[in-house]
Amino acid sequence: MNIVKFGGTSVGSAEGIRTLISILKKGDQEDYPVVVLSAMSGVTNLLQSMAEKAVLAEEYTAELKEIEEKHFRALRELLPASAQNPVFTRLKIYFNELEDILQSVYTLKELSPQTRDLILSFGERCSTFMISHIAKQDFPNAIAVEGAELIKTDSNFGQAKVNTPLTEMLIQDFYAANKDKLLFVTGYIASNTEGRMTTLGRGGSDFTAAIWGSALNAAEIEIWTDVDGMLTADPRIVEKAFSLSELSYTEAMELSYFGAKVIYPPTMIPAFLKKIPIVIKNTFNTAFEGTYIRHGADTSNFPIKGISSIDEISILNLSGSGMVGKAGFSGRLFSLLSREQINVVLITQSSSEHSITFAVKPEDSLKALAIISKEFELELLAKKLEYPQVENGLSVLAIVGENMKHTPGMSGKLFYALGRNGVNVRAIAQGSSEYNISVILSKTDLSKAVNAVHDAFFADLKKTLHIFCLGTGNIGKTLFRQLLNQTPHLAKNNDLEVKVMGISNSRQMYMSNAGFDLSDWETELNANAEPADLKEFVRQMKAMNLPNCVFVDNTASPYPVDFYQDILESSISVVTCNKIGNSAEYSQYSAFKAAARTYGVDFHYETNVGAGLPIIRTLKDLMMSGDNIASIEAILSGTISYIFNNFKDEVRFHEIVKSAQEMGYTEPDPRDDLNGKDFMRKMLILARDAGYPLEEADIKIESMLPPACMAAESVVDFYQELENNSAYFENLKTTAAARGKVLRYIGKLEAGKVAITLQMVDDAHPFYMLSGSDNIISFITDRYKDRPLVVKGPGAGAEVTAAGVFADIINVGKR
Ligand SMILES: NC(=O)c1ccc[n+]([C@@H]2O[C@H](COP(=O)([O-])OP(=O)(O)OC[C@H]3O[C@@H](n4cnc5c(N)ncnc54)[C@H](O)[C@@H]3O)[C@@H](O)[C@H]2O)c1
Ligand SMILES: N[C@@H](CCO)C(=O)O
Ligand code: NA
Repeated sequence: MNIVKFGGTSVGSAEGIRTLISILKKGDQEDYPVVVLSAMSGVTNLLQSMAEKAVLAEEYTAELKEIEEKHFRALRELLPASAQNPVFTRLKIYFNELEDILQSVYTLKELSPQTRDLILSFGERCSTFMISHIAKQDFPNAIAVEGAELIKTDSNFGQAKVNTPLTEMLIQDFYAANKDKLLFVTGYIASNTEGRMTTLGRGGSDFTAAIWGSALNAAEIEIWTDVDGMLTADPRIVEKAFSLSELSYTEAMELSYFGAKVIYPPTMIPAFLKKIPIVIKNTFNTAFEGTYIRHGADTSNFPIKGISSIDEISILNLSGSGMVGKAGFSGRLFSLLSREQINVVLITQSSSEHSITFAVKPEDSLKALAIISKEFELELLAKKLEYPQVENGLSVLAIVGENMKHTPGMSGKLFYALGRNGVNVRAIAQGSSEYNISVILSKTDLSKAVNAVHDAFFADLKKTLHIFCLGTGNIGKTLFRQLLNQTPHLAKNNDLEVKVMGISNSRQMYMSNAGFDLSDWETELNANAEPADLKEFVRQMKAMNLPNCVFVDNTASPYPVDFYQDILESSISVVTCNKIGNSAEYSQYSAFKAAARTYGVDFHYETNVGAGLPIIRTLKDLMMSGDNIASIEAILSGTISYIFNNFKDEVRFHEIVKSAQEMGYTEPDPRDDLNGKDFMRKMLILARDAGYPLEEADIKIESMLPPACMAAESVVDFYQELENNSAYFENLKTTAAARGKVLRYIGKLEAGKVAITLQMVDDAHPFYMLSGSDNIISFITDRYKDRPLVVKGPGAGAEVTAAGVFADIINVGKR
């Protein structure tokens, strides 16, 4: 035999009631369940508000009308006209009775807890009576049970305490006498020994279900609500939160203590004591199989069951020498709070016993302060205690799960996820059961924190990277296309999702709260854009306060670089193909690295050297594994490589430069390639990564251009000068060819010195055989001494560069 309980939303509309009936019809008819019902959604609040208005002699008829209409509407929809009359009449009698009571409250201006409970009882009585009659169409033996008569309590109105032995006996007798009936029982209400109406407090209808379940030794208690059971986190905060299929009573307790409002677990204690499983189902999604709460629940493959949170709490801190070694101090403190009905959410005490911090609801904080000041007046005067401080604007996040007890590293994982996302933890508490680790943090960080922790613990799920991109040129555009094409693969094979949350170019910018649709990011940007403003872009990015953020610089501009430090210090990783940041002053380069290390985020710039070729990574691996770089020889300008590899036959030099630009190999300003600046930057970055604190001035560059080209003041002039100097380039070419050699622009780092020179090399030289936009880099190290470690391949172009940026972004996600 099962107990089936339907909550307010399930009985709150004709649609809900229709579903309820169809759920009952699917059940096993041999053994009718006991159906416990709540008031129609909103009705209890309306009753409450009418009572409060009546006692202030205010008008309440609008609410009364609303309640009547709500019931009548459902009735008209669900019962044929011929059957409606008796039910209307009975409901009308209820409403008249209610009105009489309210009228007395109005006249007497007096609302005792007893009267309040009586007023509140009408919600369940009306819904149960009405629904039992609707059900009669399918279940002729359905009857409405005034459950209040069967649950006996003390006279603590509003929160009555149940006399369990008496109640169980009454229920058992009643059930035995009505075995052939389908019972519809009012939830929430009970009565005292004089037969006066009482109520069972918060979650009262669930409690009714648990009491009946316990009395009748039910096989199962089904709680039908309007959500898919209990979830891993609050779905309003965590989009990826998912329904749990099973959890233990303790886990359900811990999880709902803070967050999940699906059930109120203390009400489940009668079921818990008898080991009766509880299953939470969704009236509005009957396909959902339910969340089971039971003994010996499967401890799933995830180390935690879920994350619960309290949006807003305050903490009080009490410290002073007066507490040290004083047995009973905390007892005195907490019994004081309990006496004053202040619920303490969480406690932490320093091991020196010098201070106690505890959390309370914000509305209780001032009261707590006042009663503590009064209780400990003497200690405060004697300065044995400091005046307690209240801190507001805080939230609690707790991870919950029985598996935690046996799994080391859980708190490490929690704090790593928080730390890496720049979330400052104000206080920590671990339940001694080890089923729960709670942290207090700033309310502004809560959403970010819950998401980051969810990602960390439910690693089998997709992890989301939030990226903010500067530059929609050659590289930026290509990156968006690659991201779009790769989305399904990333989701399937890497459980990773990359969401572009913000885009800016030099003209306009937009932050998309839902993330850009990459198949049409340009339209979204154009339609919503505000004028580009880097400072504002960074401010908005930080204000979104999302977990796992990456700032991506795909510009060739010096301005974004000014923000890297601040961004890294805000616990946001930086990925850049822009070489300006790493090739300006050494102090800045090392400051970026230090910031990334200190704040536990990534700073990736693989594409600074050789585009997508694994050069920075290779060098880093060599260095980290203790190798020592003796020398690096390299061709690192894709543009110049392309030019020399195609400077043949009739083509003229400036024409090839043009085509290199068209191929997307050059810098936005091609002079940066031809004058050696781009190459210099790469060599400087390599030298620094190899451990040499060099500056730009330390690098010797042999120009491959005649002075007039170097002096060109615009790109147009530059092309003109290249053309004017065609003879110079022709001469270079023919001289090399005459000697059986090719032109190569080669950089070399040796003994901490860097030079870039224009050379003619023959086929004995390892750099002779290159084609297209190839780069080549050869490392000679302690380990690669006789034969160098060589990396070679296309070192420029939008596809390979964007792919390198992409890989850097993914590498942030892997951490
Ligand atoms: N082309 C390659 O093969 C290659 C290889 C490695 C690295 N890179 C680097 O890629 C970067 C981009 O090159 P590209 O060819 O895509 O350039 P591009 O000129 O095509 O695009 C640059 C983009 O940056 C934007 N921008 C400029 N200043 C800005 C600012 N202050 N704020 C916001 N946006 C700004 C522009 O509006 C434009 O959208 C350069 O730093 C380049 O060195 C290129
Ligand atoms: N302009 C650069 C792009 C790669 O950094 C080159 O030609 O090598
Ligand atoms: Na690279």
